[in-house]
Amino acid sequence: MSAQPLPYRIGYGEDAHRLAAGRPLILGGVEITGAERGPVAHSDGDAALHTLSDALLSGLALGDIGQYFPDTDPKWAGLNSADILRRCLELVRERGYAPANAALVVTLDTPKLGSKRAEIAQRIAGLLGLDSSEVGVSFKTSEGLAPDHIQARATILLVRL
Ligand SMILES: Nc1ccn([C@@H]2O[C@H](COP(=O)(O)O)[C@@H](O)[C@H]2O)c(=O)n1
Ligand SMILES: C[C@@]1(CO)OP(=O)(O)OP(=O)(O)OC[C@H]1O
Repeated sequence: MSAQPLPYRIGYGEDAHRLAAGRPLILGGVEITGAERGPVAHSDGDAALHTLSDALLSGLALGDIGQYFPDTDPKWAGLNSADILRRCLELVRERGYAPANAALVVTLDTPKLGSKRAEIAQRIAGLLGLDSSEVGVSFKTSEGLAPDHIQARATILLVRL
């Protein structure tokens, strides 16, 4: 006998990329102009959107984005990470769930990102079909422990429609 569908499900995601000169820094679909380094990645390297995409999938035990967009497939080179998020959201909605709120933490030593918080929250909210008041965006430094990496973590609450 199958279990009764839960009214709520929590999803959690993480991502990390090495930083290198000559790569754009894109976070939540927003390009951080003037950044000296950006993530080394097969796609556009948007760690915030990868993390949120994995959180969507994990909430419904649907695996992770590497299964849907393998980094060994040249088809996904330079992929716009908003397309990854849209596909993950579609998989969630097909199963009768939708995001209720999201909480994202980005760990990056430089540059400072506080001035971009509202724009990033707004962009993510638009992609997830939420109001920006339902998208928490926190920034942390690694206190010099991981100066050559960007890391992101996110939770998303999914509600059954
Ligand atoms: N890339 C970053 C990292 C952090 N911030 C802001 O700095 C404050 C202190 O961060 P700690 O990691 O030292 O606790 C905090 O208010 C962050 O929002 C930032 O803007 N950009
Ligand atoms: C997005 C994918 C695919 O382009 O590659 P990357 O941009 O390297 O990013 P990662 O966070 O390692 O996630 C999964 C990959 O399959």
